[in-house]
Amino acid sequence: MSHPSESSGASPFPSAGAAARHPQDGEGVQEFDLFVIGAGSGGVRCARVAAQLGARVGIVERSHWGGTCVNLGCVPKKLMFYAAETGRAIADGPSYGWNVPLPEFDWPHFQKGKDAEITRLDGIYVSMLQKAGVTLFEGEAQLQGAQTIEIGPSALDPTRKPQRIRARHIVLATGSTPTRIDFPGSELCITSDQVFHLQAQPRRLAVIGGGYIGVEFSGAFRGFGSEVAISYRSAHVLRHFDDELRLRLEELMDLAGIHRHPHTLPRSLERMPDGLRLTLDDGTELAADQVIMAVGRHPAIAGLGLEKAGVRTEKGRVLVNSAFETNVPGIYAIGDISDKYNLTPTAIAEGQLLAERLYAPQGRYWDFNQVPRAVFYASPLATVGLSEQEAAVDHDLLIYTSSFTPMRQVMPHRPGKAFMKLVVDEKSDVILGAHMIGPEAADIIQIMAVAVVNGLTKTQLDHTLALHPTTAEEFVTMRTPTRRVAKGTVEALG
Ligand SMILES: Cc1cc2nc3c(=O)[nH]c(=O)nc-3n(C[C@H](O)[C@H](O)[C@H](O)COP(=O)(O)OP(=O)(O)OC[C@H]3O[C@@H](n4cnc5c(N)ncnc54)[C@H](O)[C@@H]3O)c2cc1C
Ligand SMILES: NC(=O)c1ccc[n+]([C@@H]2O[C@H](COP(=O)([O-])OP(=O)(O)OC[C@H]3O[C@@H](n4cnc5c(N)ncnc54)[C@H](O)[C@@H]3O)[C@@H](O)[C@H]2O)c1
Repeated sequence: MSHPSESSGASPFPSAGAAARHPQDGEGVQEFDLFVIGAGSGGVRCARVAAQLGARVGIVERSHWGGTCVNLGCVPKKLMFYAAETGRAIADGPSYGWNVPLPEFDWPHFQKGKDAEITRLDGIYVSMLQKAGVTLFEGEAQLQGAQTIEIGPSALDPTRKPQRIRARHIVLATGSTPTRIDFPGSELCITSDQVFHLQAQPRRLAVIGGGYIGVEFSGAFRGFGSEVAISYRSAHVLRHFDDELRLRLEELMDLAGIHRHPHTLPRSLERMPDGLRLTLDDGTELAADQVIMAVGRHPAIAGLGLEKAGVRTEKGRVLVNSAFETNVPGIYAIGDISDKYNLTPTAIAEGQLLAERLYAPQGRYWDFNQVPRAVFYASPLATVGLSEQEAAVDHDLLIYTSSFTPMRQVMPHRPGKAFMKLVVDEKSDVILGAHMIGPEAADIIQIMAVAVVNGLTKTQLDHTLALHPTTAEEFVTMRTPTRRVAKGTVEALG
């Protein structure tokens, strides 16, 4: 994994550029061609590209340069995934001839290393923006009108004096924030934001929510040796993924000893002498040291002044058209704030497209209808294109599947099967979807996405020789359909 993708390798820490980042504190109005609010995945890309195309660009950030992905999302999460994976590799060691005892997981040590890596990445973002000629501000931005912003103090710069900015184009890229649901004691729950800063590893963890975050944290903490229980209101985890994959994932969670509580909602959370007690609405009581609430995220628009500029929202999201324009001319929105895909690559792509559209149209195109997605559970799950249940609405299908014990697990007798699946339109032979759960699933599906996004056929996959011995080769060696599925006959799990 490389991050950030446009890095040149230089990494001055944020503090090195502090003076340059709020050059005109408390002075008169400063003018820009384009001003970005929020230095996350989308905002940084938009600001950098616009500046490189010759625009006078400013950007403001209130808490973390690099935004959610780098500081409270993809990166620390993936580092946790690697930490847990390393533990599993050590546990497999004796079977491969490495006679090492399984050490205890040292959470504080891991946290220290992770934080150092994040500080390094934050520094890269700052220096990248500075090198592109973007003017950086630290503070909380609020719209005052269609072309005016005020920057006030924030966690990054608590003492800053208010500063006025005028810009021809304003880009809202403030991302999203964890949603909290209310029940007695719910204030005792933490969210993903706090997980990354816990002082101690929770030995007993309860998770509320069976989506991306709930599943990923369940896998990571179970890998660290914590007792993990997960409660979710639906029958199965991870709606929006192929049903067969979801069922396979649940089998793997059971094998890993994660306690699943489907069809449950939290009733109450109480502090007990020895930790917390989460009571579910089916009466189950879960003892925990921490309870993570992972019930979705919502656009970060509170205090942004949308009403002062007249920017229209719907269900808490900023409404945009396909050119990222809001209803107010000159104000745009990209990334999670418009609550469309809520992933880093899509926020980055939107930032790039917007900057190019404004300053040098390139005719660049990304297929936002076929966004590859992954859930970094211990055995990752990844997907591109249509699930079987989605594809079967309009197509007669041929389904190809392969289920096997990954070679690396055989000698250590580590249980759990990998599973791969192709959803193919019977009539045209076009691959409509590729799905996998198992080692390296995310990396493998990234490459399969090239086939699916470009409308390749199953026959074209068959023309590709295998690379042996790999897991990925299964995708080019599945010859006989597992089943035929007639249009309209698949009942989704829900
Ligand atoms: C735990 C977790 C794991 C994730 N894992 C993945 C993953 O593996 N892969 C993936 O693709 N996506 C993942 N995501 C989602 C991904 O992080 C987001 O989709 C992405 O960061 C959105 O980018 P953005 O630019 O819209 O906003 P953000 O990255 O959230 O950036 C917005 C920035 O705006 C700042 N801001 C907000 N309001 C103001 C204001 N008024 N003034 C100044 N600054 C402001 C914020 O401080 C923030 O830095 C994960 C998210 C979480 C929470
Ligand atoms: N690997 C990745 O790409 C990755 C990882 C983490 C997060 N993300 C992004 O962050 C977003 C947020 O993640 P998330 O896991 O919080 O959300 P999610 O939408 O994936 O899952 C939310 C879960 O909470 C449940 N829920 C929602 N409202 C509820 C309520 N009122 N009561 C009880 N349960 C409720 C849902 O049924 C679901 O199980 C994701 O949608 C994704 O876009 C991506």
